[in-house]
Amino acid sequence: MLKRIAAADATYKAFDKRFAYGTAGFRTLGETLDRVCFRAGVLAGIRAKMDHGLAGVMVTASHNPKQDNGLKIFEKDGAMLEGPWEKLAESLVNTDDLPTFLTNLNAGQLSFPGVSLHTDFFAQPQGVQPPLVFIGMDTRDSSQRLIDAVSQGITLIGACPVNYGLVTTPQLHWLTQRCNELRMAMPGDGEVHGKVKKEDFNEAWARYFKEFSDLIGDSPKSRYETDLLLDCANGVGSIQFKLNLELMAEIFGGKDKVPLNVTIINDDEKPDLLNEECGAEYVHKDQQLPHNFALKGGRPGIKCASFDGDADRLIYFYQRTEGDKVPVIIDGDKQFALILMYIKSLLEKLGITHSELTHVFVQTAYVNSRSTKFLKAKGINNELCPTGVKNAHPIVVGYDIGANDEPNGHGTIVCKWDRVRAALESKKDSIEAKKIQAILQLSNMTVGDAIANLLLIESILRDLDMSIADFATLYEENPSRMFKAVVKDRTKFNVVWDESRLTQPIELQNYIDALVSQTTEGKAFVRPSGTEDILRLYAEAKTMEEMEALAKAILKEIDEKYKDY
Ligand SMILES: CC(=O)N[C@H]1[C@@H](OP(=O)(O)O)O[C@H](CO)[C@@H](O)[C@@H]1O
Repeated sequence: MLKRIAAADATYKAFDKRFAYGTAGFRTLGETLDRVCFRAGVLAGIRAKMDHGLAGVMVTASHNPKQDNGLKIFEKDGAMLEGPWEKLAESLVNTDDLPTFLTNLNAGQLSFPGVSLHTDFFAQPQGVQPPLVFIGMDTRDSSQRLIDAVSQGITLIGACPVNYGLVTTPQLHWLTQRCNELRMAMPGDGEVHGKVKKEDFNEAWARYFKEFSDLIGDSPKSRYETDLLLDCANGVGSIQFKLNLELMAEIFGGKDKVPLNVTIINDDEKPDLLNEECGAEYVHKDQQLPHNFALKGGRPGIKCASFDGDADRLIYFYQRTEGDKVPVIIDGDKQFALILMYIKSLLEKLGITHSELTHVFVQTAYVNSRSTKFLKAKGINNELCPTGVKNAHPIVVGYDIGANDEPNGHGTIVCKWDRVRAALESKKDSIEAKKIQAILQLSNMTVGDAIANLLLIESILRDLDMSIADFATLYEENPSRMFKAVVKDRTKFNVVWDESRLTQPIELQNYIDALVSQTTEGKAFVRPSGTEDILRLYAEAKTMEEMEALAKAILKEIDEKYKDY
């Protein structure tokens, strides 16, 4: 086995830089990732060969430009790869000598705190259920080549790749945990994974949407808009969401019976067009209407949304008046504020207090100050964590109902079903209890999911009879924006745990502090990106002019004094 792994590894081009397991796995130019993917396949196979028996690998660079690619490894329950395993993955991928690394690792001469390798991973697996790695990819040019490399690594270490081809990232997370659930329920069945079809995801969400819809009933709405213009970033989201729409039409008994009428734009799967002037990242960060907006009926007042390239982000927006280039954006924070307010008000109607069913909303330093104020006023328990879903997860699971999000449209809500059911038990026949369960069911609890979140939010908007404009005015944000700064070595910029301040270079932090103190409702911070070779600057102020001046001054300072730091 080792010889075959060594021989295959040698066929991939060696690299002279170190790859980091960043905010969302390995991510960089697609053409440089072949060996990384092969080795990550070996690692995922080892993960699956431990007692868990199952892991997942998604080849995607999400919202990044088309020439990038990347991969994320995840656990059998669909959660992000455990922190200690990330360290092992990083060392394994970057080693100069893979055979020696693997030999020492297997013999226990090389160890990683928190990683327990109690099974000989060169041995043939025992037991009925084979070690599996669920794999999938987005529509990038390099994805097929890279997934082949992943697959080879998994196979050579003696695990089995189960290739789902073109799927959204959240879909693959969900399919992996679905298989895990089935394998636990049927331990004697070695073929159970064959029962997990990628359409199971689309069917489940079509059904969950219908179930919630039945609870709302079909009384006429005066403000809710059934029409939605959806920008799919020319990515894999359009392939999967179209299937959802077909299944919804079937379940509702006709397209005209579905209380949501979606028109899709930017659904060209050509890799060249992926995320090009469209998609959630473009709309949110560039604050622009997506390409083709006007092509299929985009006009002022029309409710719109954007997925990103692998459909794990969702941004809502609309054009306020004719000719506006800058859309009114409803970011992740506002989407989840709505969801939590909705659930909280149902709980209040049932008289269930925070101590009976705890909740939390975990956000990042990128949250707009007005959002924080709003949540406080509404009594929503709020915490901050570093960027990246993997950092929010450990906090969220400490509560009975926990949401986490990022303004860019990543977000999910999870719950402890046993605690929720116990709290609702004596009221389970009430409409409120039913709605709480139906709304939680609509959440993809494995990871933030644009398709699931869209169906969930549409359900709430309809139940509350809210228009897109009502949604946008839940609270009013301060003008804010994210900027990029290129520096020689971003790893020299260190931040505090929640990333809201630099610890090094402290002089730059002092400079930012001084500027912020002179700005009305000012907020600004700099942190190194975990997915791109840049620094990110966030700036916010009461007026657009002040926000722009604040950002400009900080960018100038970085350019003049810290570019070569
Ligand atoms: C400010 C911002 O949008 N950062 C993004 C970006 O991370 P960075 O570490 O900032 O590059 O990519 C992550 C993965 O997709 C996403 O989780 C995160 O929100």
